[in-house]
Amino acid sequence: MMRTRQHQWRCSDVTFHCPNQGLCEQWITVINEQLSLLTNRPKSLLVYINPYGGKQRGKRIYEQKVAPLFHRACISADVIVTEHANHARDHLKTEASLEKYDGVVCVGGDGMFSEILHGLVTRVQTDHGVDQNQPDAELVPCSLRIGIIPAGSTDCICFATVGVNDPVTSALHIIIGDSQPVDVCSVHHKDIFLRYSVSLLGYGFYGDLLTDSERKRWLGPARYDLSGLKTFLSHNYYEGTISFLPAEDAVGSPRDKLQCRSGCHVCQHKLSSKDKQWDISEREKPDKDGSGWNVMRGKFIAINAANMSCACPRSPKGLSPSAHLADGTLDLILVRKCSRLDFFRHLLRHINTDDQFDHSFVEVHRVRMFHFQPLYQESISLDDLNETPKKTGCSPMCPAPTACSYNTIYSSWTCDGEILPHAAIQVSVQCQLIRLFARGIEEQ
Ligand SMILES: CCCCCCCCCCCCC/C=C/[C@@H](O)[C@H](COP(=O)(O)O)NC(=O)CCCCCCCCCCCCCCC
Ligand SMILES: Nc1ncnc2c1ncn2[C@@H]1O[C@H](COP(=O)(O)OP(=O)(O)O)[C@@H](O)[C@H]1O
Ligand SMILES: [Ca+2]
Repeated sequence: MMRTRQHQWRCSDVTFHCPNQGLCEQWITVINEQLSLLTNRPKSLLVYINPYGGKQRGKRIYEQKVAPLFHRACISADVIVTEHANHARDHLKTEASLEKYDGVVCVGGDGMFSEILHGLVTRVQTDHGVDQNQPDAELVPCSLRIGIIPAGSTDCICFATVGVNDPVTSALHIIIGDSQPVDVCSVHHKDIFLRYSVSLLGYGFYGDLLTDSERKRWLGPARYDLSGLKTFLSHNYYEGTISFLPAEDAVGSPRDKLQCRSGCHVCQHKLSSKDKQWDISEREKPDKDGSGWNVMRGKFIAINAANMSCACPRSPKGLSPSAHLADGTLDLILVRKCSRLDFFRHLLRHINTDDQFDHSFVEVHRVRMFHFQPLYQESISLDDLNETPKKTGCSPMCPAPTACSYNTIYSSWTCDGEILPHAAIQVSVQCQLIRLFARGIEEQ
């Protein structure tokens, strides 16, 4: 293995010259013995390929770039090409014989990763009798590591944990058995489990952008740019109340320059003090009068909860450049109502070196839990939604019935690129619930 440019790895050959055949065979035996002692390396993998992710190249990428490397590394792989959405999730949840494998690999984008995440985490909780509907349940970590071969549209989870979206690099991280713990957020609505998230939970701008982009799937990855422009031009804001529990005991803060890198001290500190932290979070459970909780009501263009930097090729520093992969916190970014020009300036700072939090209308908090409640009760059932909202669909609090269409008073949450069915949600971070075949981004 050798490093090339920008976090990208390639295979390299090393040739040993040997004076005689006997010695050569001895070398081979010893090398194989030493390799078999490396217990971190997976020997057997379960691979799911989404043939329709990104530019629909998942199958080819796996067959041409990844399978030959697994073969050379003596890794056996059972491959499932998915036939429909949720195929991988449901297979993992109930059918897959997980005891046969050292890891699960997903070939696709963030949506496909999300399927694997839900399948695995749900399977482990079911096996251990943990009720996922309980927002304060202590979830059982997954022992199987997950590998991501990027073949999607954004591939933010791969980019933010490896530093590059490159199938060969990801395959090499899997082969050498790297391990990167990652926090997982659990999302509930009124004590009913909705979803898990590892990258972005976004309401307002990113929720609207994603909702619109789903109608343009045929465009491939370019759908996000078109929907981004459209959402930017519509310039909506949404009213609601956001309550959050600040991570006061956390080592870092969102505006320090301590970026999460391989062997991150902030995340390691979290690891060594994990038991202590559990006590603290026990004490700080929402005790209804809200001690320790901050409550803010306002008009927001965007509410973004970043559990990791959300770096991706579109924004190499990401939504929250100093967010950590495994510190048990997420960065809550509130963008209040502002002019189009100001919001554009803020967006632009995701792709240049200026600080995107240095605006009067933007604030950022490092938190362990948060709740969101839209201003108007969600009296309109999602099933009833149609183009012309019925009069009865308006809550009595709604100021002007004409303005009371679902589309303008509510946004939706995007959760790692999937739309949530409710706007009122409760979120809490589950520290280091999963591990990836990665090592974090290496310092250059
Ligand atoms: C002026 C340029 C502003 C660029 C701002 C870029 C910010 C990008 C932050 C992206 C965070 C991504 C977080 C991860 C999301 C993914 O999980 C999720 C699913 O991925 P999958 O399709 O692989 O399954 N992907 C997404 O939600 C897509 C996010 C795409 C963001 C594109 C933003 C484009 C904004 C364009 C604004 C245009 C303003 C133009 C004014 C003239
Ligand atoms: N065989 C399939 N047919 C249709 N949809 C699928 C299939 N396999 C997975 N999916 C779904 O496709 C969606 C997008 O997948 P993803 O790999 O994230 O690509 P992209 O990055 O382009 O969005 C996910 O929601 C996933 O559940
Ligand atoms: Ca985190």
